[in-house]
Amino acid sequence: MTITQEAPLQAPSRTPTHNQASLIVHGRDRTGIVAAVGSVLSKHEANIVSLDQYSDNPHGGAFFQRTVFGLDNLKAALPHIDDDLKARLGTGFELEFRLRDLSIPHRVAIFASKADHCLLDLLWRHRRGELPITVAMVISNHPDTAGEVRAFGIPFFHVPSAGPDKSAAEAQHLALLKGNVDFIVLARYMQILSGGFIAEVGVPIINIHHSFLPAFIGAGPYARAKERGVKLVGATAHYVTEDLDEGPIIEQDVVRVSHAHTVADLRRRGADVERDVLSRAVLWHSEDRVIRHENHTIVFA
Ligand SMILES: Nc1nc2c(c(=O)[nH]1)N[C@@H](CN(C=O)c1ccc(C(=O)N[C@@H](CCC(=O)O)C(=O)O)cc1)CN2
Repeated sequence: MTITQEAPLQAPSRTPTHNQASLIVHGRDRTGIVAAVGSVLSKHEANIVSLDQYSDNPHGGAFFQRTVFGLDNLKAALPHIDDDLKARLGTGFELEFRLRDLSIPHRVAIFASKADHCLLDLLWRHRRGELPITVAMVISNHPDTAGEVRAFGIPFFHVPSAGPDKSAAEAQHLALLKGNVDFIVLARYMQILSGGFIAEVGVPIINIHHSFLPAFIGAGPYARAKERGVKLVGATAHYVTEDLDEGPIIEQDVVRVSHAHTVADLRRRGADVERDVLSRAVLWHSEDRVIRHENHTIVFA
């Protein structure tokens, strides 16, 4: 009997984004913004691939816009487009903007503790080409996942972080992270980050909280959900702020549960939701689809 080695399934390739850039514009709404952005892109003969926008008050509130455009000589043109946007939007408008070459993946550090389901799900999706990121490293306060992470060819750093004083651990984190990553993902990392660390690291931090916030903030949400007799459990991906689990929500989802489910059942059913919610949040952030505004987000998914 001959055993043939099936060719590995080709990872689903994401829509090619070579020679494409995203432009995020947000600020005070007024007439003329769309025309101003369009005139700059038109000057550079950029082809608008997609455009999403939202105003939170048609009579002059906040304005949010995401444009994806293509250009053959994108890398050479981007600095000139940036200069022209600064000139065009810099007078008469109260706006911020950011340009990003979509062919350049974000560099990401993933933090984890003992639970491995969200961490491994991200690494597996990354290996399949589903997430346009480069996983620069994994940092964990436990050694448990070292072997699995290294099997993906990704550096793993065990940085213990027990007790109330996290300063030594955070100093090690900063030494690894500063200038080396574009954003951080807490994949069920069970340590509270200090405000000083969040400010010092200076990049967005995405956390997956294992409840449908604002319910069950903090530790042990599944046990508290069982105690409360909930009929849904869920997960919330949010940006991390100093206030525990209070940061701007990026994505959420839920799954039905019943009185017959144990806490272990809730954890198992919730874990699937955590994985899906976190991966969508990481994808949307890595494609520059999320705009933070006050304690909310606008997501052009
Ligand atoms: N500054 C912030 N840090 C963290 C946030 C956040 O929103 N702001 N999210 C948490 C994740 N998390 C729930 O999703 C969470 C993690 C840890 C705890 C907690 O009570 N941790 C204890 C130690 C627990 C342990 O060692 O097992 C502690 O740090 O003292 C609550 C909620 C990640 N960090």
